[in-house]
Amino acid sequence: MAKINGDGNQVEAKQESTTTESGESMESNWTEVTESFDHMNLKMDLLHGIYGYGFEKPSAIQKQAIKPCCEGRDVIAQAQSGTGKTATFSISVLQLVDERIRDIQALILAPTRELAQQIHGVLQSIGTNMKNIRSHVCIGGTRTVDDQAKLSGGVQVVVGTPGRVMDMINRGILSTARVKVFVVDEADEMLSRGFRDQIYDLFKAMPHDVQVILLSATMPPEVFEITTKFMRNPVKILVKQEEVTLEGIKQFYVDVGSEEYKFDTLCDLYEAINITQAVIFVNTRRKVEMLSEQLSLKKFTVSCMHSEMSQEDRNIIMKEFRSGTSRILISTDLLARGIDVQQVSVVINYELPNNRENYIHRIGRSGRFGRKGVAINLVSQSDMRQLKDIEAFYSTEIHEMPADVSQYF
Ligand SMILES: Nc1ncnc2c1ncn2[C@@H]1O[C@H](COP(=O)(O)OP(=O)(O)OP(=O)(O)O)[C@@H](O)[C@H]1O
Repeated sequence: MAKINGDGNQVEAKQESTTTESGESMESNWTEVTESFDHMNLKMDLLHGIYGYGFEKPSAIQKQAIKPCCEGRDVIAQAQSGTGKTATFSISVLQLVDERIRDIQALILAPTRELAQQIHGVLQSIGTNMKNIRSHVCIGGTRTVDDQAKLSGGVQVVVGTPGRVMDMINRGILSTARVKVFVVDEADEMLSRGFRDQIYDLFKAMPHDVQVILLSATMPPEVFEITTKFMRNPVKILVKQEEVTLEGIKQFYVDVGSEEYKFDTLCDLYEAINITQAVIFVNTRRKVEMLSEQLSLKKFTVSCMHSEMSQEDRNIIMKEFRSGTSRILISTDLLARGIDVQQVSVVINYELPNNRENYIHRIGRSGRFGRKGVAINLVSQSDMRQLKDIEAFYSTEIHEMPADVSQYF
């Protein structure tokens, strides 16, 4: 089985050929690597920003993908969770934008408001020395008049969620005429049902020669196939199925027998997980509310998050969790993708996700950039088969949880 380090570097691999149903090759077609940020021909103030942010050397995906992105190539970049895809496209966008021009030149899309806000933060930090670059985060749940004011003030980079961005385009507030790079983070999620039509519409609103960069930790063949519709001879940097899971994330399951015993099992685990930061995933908003109520009744401190909370509340919850003020967060798949809180070392799947991709994304909230991580799946008899499917699909190992699990945190 292949082994992948925390920064995405491969230490042992197996070769397999993969094609989609229509015969599209899902093999990487790019091997060139640039070992240091110094050798990427980056603008000086951008380079200082990267080092100032604390990055010393590029991760595997950064070594491969930044260069073709900066050369204007269309790029599909797949890399394991927490291995630095955000900086890959943020650095590329900052390099590509012409600071003398005060029009929108880069549009970055993400599936959730929280992720868009996080990306915007990274972009601002890395670009801190680029005084002439202005960016704006354009997301739902905020006042459109604020978007209007910001967007008319000479912004060059917009990070946003599809709905609000489309709204701004339709109202003539966000001009796409000079957009040269279109980045879609969590691309497989954005090109699957729910978002696909919006992404198509947004793409149609771009200049015909726009550069497209797609990124994700997962890339199912049926989604990969769609990318051919709007990419021109893309650079493909892809990960084989059996290399998608990170060796630094230990995966366990607890066989609770029947669904009704999950809650007691979680209560037993509470003391152990409370020594670190943890995310507990469930599948519905209702379940988030029920579980947090049940835990509160037992005097356990938890916070919770779902898409029907007000944006103000969502912002407060995220702020508290990022700062470590709150330690255990119950969420739906709203937080499955992209969210980077380095202190999270445990992910609990109270319910298994509805698709295999989100399993990878959920457990990837722990074990960021080479840190240790633990995923604990609470499975009833009827969940067991789905767990075995996931194990086989990713050629990974999910062991029964040992009594001393906290040694892995
Ligand atoms: N070159 C680097 N050196 C040190 N740390 C880095 C480097 N690149 C990224 N990181 C850190 O690694 C962490 C994970 O990065 P990031 O959030 O970009 O991962 P990702 O690949 O987008 O993951 P996901 O698939 O979960 O979205 C971040 O905290 C980031 O600051």
